[in-house]
Amino acid sequence: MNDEALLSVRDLRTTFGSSLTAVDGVSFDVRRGQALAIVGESGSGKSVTMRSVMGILPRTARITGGQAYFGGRDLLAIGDKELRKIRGREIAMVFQSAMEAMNPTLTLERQLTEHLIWHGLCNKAEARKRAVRALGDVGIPDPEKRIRTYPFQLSGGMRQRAMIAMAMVTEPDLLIADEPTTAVDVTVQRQILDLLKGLKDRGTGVIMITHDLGVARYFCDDAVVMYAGRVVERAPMASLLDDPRHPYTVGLLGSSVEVGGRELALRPIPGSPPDLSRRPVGCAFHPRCPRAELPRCQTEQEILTIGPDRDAACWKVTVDA
Ligand SMILES: Nc1ncnc2c1ncn2[C@@H]1O[C@H](COP(=O)(O)OP(=O)(O)OP(=O)(O)O)[C@@H](O)[C@H]1O
Repeated sequence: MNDEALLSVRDLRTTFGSSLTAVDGVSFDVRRGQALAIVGESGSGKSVTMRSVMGILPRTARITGGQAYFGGRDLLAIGDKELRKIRGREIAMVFQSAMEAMNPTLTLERQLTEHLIWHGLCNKAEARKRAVRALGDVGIPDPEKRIRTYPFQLSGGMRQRAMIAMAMVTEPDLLIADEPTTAVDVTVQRQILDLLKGLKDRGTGVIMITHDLGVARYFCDDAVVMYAGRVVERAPMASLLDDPRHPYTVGLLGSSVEVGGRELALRPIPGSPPDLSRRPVGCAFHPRCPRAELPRCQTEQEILTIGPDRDAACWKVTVDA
């Protein structure tokens, strides 16, 4: 475990049924006041990784190994009751769609004050004050009035802000944001990222799950790239962008769009990610990889080679280094 880390995940494994390993030995650290991007195409295991840590997996999933240290506790070992005390208070989540996180039948007031009251952080009057302040902080006009509305009475962008206010109101140490800007237009995207930046500047650690390296480039300090349930590259964000090592990262960079909508050279990676119940023999990326020149690319599972500040899981990169 890294002593400086707010969250240290080690060798996490999560399976569905007997043959599908969705998360296969994933490790990373998140530091206070820093944002870690978890990037990868759809189905690479980003959400299952974070849902494992938060204890909000579907019933059919099982964590079969690993640790997730947060504030001296292993979140994977402490049990549901203890985890519920941490969730929403010390760790909060923001989702792609506010509809997923918010209850359509409750007013913003009920939803924003619920964690404060349930966790015993303050009384009802104080909770309301904090909720109004949080709505104002995320740029919702007339928060005193808006707090009495239901989520469906807000525009998509405002609902997304209200969800962020809901996550921020308990002043969590760690915020997990799962594709928080996918469903909004580019102007709102920028505003939401700036809101999250403010949170980071106040010392909150952020994990940003995204398939979009443009978003990660704008917001994150470090990055973990996932492919087929495994970490294939880990690096400071700037180094990853300037000098991507893993051929998959190179491919992702070639297919990303900058925040603000300006297109970079858009070259999608040919092929599609594997069905995880039938993982290719050898390196999981080799059927799509332009550099899979070594015999072992097709026969031996890749391993993450740890460098001073760069880790990559690619036989070719290891040989060339
Ligand atoms: N409810 C489920 N039942 C069975 N398998 C699942 C389930 N949810 C996820 N998986 C498996 O886990 C893999 C990883 O899913 P996950 O949602 O973590 O991907 P992701 O990288 O977050 O993708 P996206 O960007 O689309 O959310 C999927 O490819 C799928 O094989």
